Formats: sequence, structure tokens, C-alpha cells
Amino acid sequence: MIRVRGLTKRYGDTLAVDHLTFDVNPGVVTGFLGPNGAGKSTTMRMILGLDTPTSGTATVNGRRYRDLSAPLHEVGALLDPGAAHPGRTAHAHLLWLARGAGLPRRRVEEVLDLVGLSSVAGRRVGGFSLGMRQRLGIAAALLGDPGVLLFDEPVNGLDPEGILWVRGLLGDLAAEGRTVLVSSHLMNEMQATADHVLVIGRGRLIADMGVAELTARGGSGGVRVASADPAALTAALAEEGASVRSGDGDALLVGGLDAARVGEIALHRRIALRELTPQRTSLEAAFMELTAGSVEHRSGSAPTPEGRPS
Ligand SMILES: Nc1ncnc2c1ncn2[C@@H]1O[C@H](COP(=O)(O)OP(=O)(O)OP(=O)(O)O)[C@@H](O)[C@H]1O
Repeated sequence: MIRVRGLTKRYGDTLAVDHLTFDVNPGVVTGFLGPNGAGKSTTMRMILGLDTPTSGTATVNGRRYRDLSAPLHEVGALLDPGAAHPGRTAHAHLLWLARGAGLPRRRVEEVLDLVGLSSVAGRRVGGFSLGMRQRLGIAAALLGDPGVLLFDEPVNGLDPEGILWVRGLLGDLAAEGRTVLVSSHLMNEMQATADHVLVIGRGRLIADMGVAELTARGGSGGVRVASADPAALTAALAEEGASVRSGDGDALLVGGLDAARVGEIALHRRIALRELTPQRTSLEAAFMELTAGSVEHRSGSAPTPEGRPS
């Protein structure tokens, strides 16, 4: 597991990471969520011993990274997909890493197969697309078969099939009992990928909770309903105390009643429905709600829906 206590990093006037305290537990995918510049990469770099904390500690399996005796076997990471030498082939790059860690050549072929790069293993990395580089970075992270894995924005540059593949892989790694921490600034991506989320803003921890709980915080997303007689349906729903807005086409967006109640009211008034859909609240909406309620966060600029500071 990963344990972070009072972790702080200051770069000159910038407080990149501000007294973070959290645990990342095995067996679940933990999303590390926050807008650009929130401090995710800096935190991951400190967990990996690539940056020294100004104060506080980060440990992997109870020890600081630099005190691990066989780091590649304990923790793997995808940080910068551009890290491989462009003149090397994918196979040579991984073999170089494997030799450094005393791993057998066979393991290189295994991870190339795992990430779907076997057929291009002999090609130079310089000619790889961003998606292929991401896969190569993931292969490198998996080389030592570590129990703890950190992925910084692993779906960057991947096509939809690649994104699904990464989600499946992360889920499989967690199901094997590994500790998986994956960062993203895309709220809805985390909703599809993570079981648990750590939300940070301006270096501070804003939330540490299950995805389901965070989504529920966004409140009900209402109900979308369409019928041949929207005017009559609007009147009937309004009588029951619902708030009703027009959606696209004949659709109505109903707040204050659940889908079952909307269906009952329509049946009672003999209004045939063409559509009745509970609207899921997105993690993004919950994130906005959460950060809007954070006094510390509001003192600066609030994140926009794209997750960038406005
Ligand atoms: N080496 C550095 N020197 C100075 N400032 C830095 C350095 N690394 C990060 N920062 C600053 O620390 C803050 C946090 O950056 P960090 O890269 O950790 O955020 P992030 O959440 O990973 O964002 P992104 O998704 O954009 O990578 C930013 O304000 C950034 O400019």
C-alpha cells in the first residue's frame, strides 16, 4: 500500500503540494483526480523518490522509495511516456530496464505481449505514436511484476479502444490484489475507471471517498421524460410539485421526483411515454459541487468543467 502523511512540496513561492495525508489501499483502483496544476504529478514523483518533500512522508509498503531493496519488484510507474530513447527499439528499451533490475529476457516478451506491442517490438520508439508510447510505458511499469502501480494520466493519447483496454487492465491489476493509483484531470474518465477517488485542488486534499459516494454528492440528476403531449405532462408533473424544464425535442427534464413516480403520474393521466430515463449525475458535477463548497479552494480561481483553472 501507499501511505502519505503531511506531504508538502514548495517550489519557491508555489505550494505545489500542501499537507496531503491519505492511504492508497490494495485491491481497488484509486483515482487521483484534480485539475491541471493541482499537484498530482508532484505527489507521484515524491512517492517514487524522484522529488524530495519539503516536509512530510510518502511510503510504499511501509518504506520510503529510496529504502526499498528491489524497487522495480515493489513499485512500477508510468510517469512520462516520452522517457524512452527514440533511437532504441521497444524491445531494446525494455531489455535495458530488465537487465538493470536483474530480470530475465523472457519477462520483456511477456510484458510486450500484455500491452499489445509484440508485433512492433523491433521498431524504434522514435516512430511510435503517443498511444504506443503509453503502452510501452505501461509495459515498463509492469516489468518487475510489482504489487504497487502508479499511472500518471495513462489514457492520454489513446484511442477509444486503447482507453477501454487501459480501464480493463487497471481493473485486472487491482483484482489481483495490487495497489493501483491512477491520475487524471478528466472527472468522467475516473467515474468509469476508479472505485475510490482522492480529489485534490491547489495541492490540498478535497475528498477521499468511494466513487459511488462522490457521485451521490452531486444530488439527483433528475429524470428525462418524453411523451406525445408534453404540455399535459408538464401540468400533471407540476401539480405534483416537480420542477419541469424543456429538453431537446419533446423531452422534459424533471426535478424533484424519481423516475418511478413520473411513470405513475403519466399512467394515472393516461399519457403515453416514449422515454423515461433517470439522469445519472456525473462525477464532474459532484466535483464542481465539492470544490465550490471548499472555502480554501474558492479563495482562488474555481475549476471549469474541463478541469482547468479559469
Ligand atoms: N519542478 C518544478 N518547479 C517549479 N514549479 C513546479 C515544478 N513542478 C511542478 N511545479 C508547480 O507545482 C504545481 C503542481 O504541479 P503538478 O505538475 O504536480 O500538477 P498536476 O496536478 O500533475 O497537473 P498536470 O495534470 O498539469 O500535470 C504547479 O503549479 C506547477 O507549476
